[in-house]
Amino acid sequence: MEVGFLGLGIMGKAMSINLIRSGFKLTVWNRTLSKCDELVELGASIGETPAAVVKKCKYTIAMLSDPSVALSVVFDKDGVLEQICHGKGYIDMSTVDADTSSKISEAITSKGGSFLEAPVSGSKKPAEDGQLVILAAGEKALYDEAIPAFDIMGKKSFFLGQVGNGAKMKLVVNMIMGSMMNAFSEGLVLADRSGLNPHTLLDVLDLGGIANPMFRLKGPTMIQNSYSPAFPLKHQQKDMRLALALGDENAVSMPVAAAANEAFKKARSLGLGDLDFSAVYETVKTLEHSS
Ligand SMILES: NC(=O)C1=CN([C@@H]2O[C@H](COP(=O)(O)OP(=O)(O)OC[C@H]3O[C@@H](n4cnc5c(N)ncnc54)[C@H](OP(=O)(O)O)[C@@H]3O)[C@@H](O)[C@H]2O)C=CC1
Ligand SMILES: O=CC(=O)O
Repeated sequence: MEVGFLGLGIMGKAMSINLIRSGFKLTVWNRTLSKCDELVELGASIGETPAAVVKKCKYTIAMLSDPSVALSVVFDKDGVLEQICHGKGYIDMSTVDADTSSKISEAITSKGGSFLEAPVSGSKKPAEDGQLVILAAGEKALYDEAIPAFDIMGKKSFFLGQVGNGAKMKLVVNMIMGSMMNAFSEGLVLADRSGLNPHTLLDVLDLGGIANPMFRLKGPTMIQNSYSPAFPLKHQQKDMRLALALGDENAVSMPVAAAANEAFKKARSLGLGDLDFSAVYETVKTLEHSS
């Protein structure tokens, strides 16, 4: 059975490589064609457009940057919608908001296709290691059909019911993560400015009740001012923005997340959007200096 994959960025590349190495027959598409080369060397075919991929495949997975891209790949000329039909599935694993996911779902199902949203928690390394956490919602039959692929890409899959629930769960998780990253950055600055060794702070944190993989992974590189992108900061800011909109809709006051969003926006305005989201540390350091 041929499976399609649209979007070979940091995440899509790692996820599709795992699928092909595990024996899936893949047809791939990426806006920047050269990013398909490594997949082709591993045995994948190239589809010239999203529509061409869908035409060939029983179901097609997408891993794209944001809501506007997720929509354009479905609705624009040569998009998914041109070839989706009864018997074909579309699985969007990008992080988007529930409205975007619902629009895509309605369009796909109105043409007889089936739809699943399946955003993931976990970054570049978990994607490479097949250790993502998959937050699926939508058509249960498509979820069941995709389980063999999910089991390769992830360590655990959740089926969360109706379309939108996967998107919302992902946004809540990333809202917490973005707020934590800001608190962590402030702590590193505070330790440094008050004469403490930040490496010792990392050791202390790692032994206590707030030890976590993110502090453990990002702390040492942040201290070295090294921000090679695993999770691009522009995507984290997009997730904060979408989570805050979800808070607006539900009248949930989120002052901590709002402040974190401002720091990510500031970092983007300083040209740090393509670096890892931990580069928000640079903004926190700068704000500290200017006060
Ligand atoms: N990186 C991470 O740690 C994680 C990311 N995510 C989410 O997964 C999604 C992908 O993230 P990631 O792989 O890091 O992002 P990247 O920025 O590395 O990749 C983005 C992908 O979207 C494509 N794209 C961007 N703009 C367009 C466009 N106008 N038309 C068509 N395709 C386009 C890119 O194509 P091109 O190569 O041509 O630019 C690329 O394939 C995002 O929603 C992100 O929030 C979720 C969990 C973890
Ligand atoms: O969306 C990012 C992640 O690390 O999960």
